[in-house]
Amino acid sequence: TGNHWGYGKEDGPSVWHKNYPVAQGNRQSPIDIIPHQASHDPGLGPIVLNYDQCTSINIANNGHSVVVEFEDSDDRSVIQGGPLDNPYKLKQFHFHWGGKGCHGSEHTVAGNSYASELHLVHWNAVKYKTFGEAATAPDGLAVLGIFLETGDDHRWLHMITDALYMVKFKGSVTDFKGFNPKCLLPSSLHYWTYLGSLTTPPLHESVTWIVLKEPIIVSEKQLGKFRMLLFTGEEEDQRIRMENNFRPPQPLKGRKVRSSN
Ligand SMILES: COc1ccc(C[C@@]2(O)NC(=S)NC2=O)c(OC)c1
Ligand SMILES: [Zn+2]
Repeated sequence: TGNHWGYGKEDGPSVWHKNYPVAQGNRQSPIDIIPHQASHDPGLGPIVLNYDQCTSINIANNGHSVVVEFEDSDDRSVIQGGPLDNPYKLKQFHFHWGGKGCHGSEHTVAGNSYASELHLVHWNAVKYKTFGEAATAPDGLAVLGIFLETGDDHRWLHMITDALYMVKFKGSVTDFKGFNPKCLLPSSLHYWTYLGSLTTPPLHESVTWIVLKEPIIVSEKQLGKFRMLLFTGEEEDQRIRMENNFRPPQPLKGRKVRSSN
């Protein structure tokens, strides 16, 4: 019905263009990042994250992913530097992941997928009045992408996976206060950056992507808890496991990927 979309055979990424023609645009995401083709730009400074005062509000299942929302009414948690001309405010973070033991990241590196990818979404509150307005502007959003690789347990991810049972069904939301996402960062902030888009409809071409080179390590057990989430609501007959909620890489269309040192 209408603009319904998903990740299945009938409503997945290969048919999104029917309702969202920008899906075939010139700055779509994700992409396959080819490290040795990325241009090293000495003018590209480090990214600076100030997450110390950040205030998470809730965690929700929106039927496509699990999302942690932040209070963005003040300048408490911002990303700046690197390719960004302004500070961008943290709005939410969410994940994309695969099925059991297989790929699940959106960006790939030289054709290789990771098990999952975390997106920390920030918006340019200097130039735009609301997140919604920023989400449609070419310099409106900055998304920090972090790869998740399977290995040992992540010492802090349990704070999120322990809450997932509360948001099993599409449309469920629960309080989630005091979580600081800096505990999900890898040790190095070296990154690739390029101009792209949202990776789900409406696929707005409004994202300056900053993809960290170093993945974080999480266990298969922790990732498995994401797969107990459902795409479907409590009132629906069908119970469809939330997994493989990732868009495959899109054509580069001549874009340059730059690399921090
Ligand atoms: C209208 O504004 C939107 C809509 C969807 C998303 C989510 C997403 O499509 N974008 C990325 S990035 N990953 C995704 O799944 C969004 O996030 C910035 C902003
Ligand atoms: Zn995303």
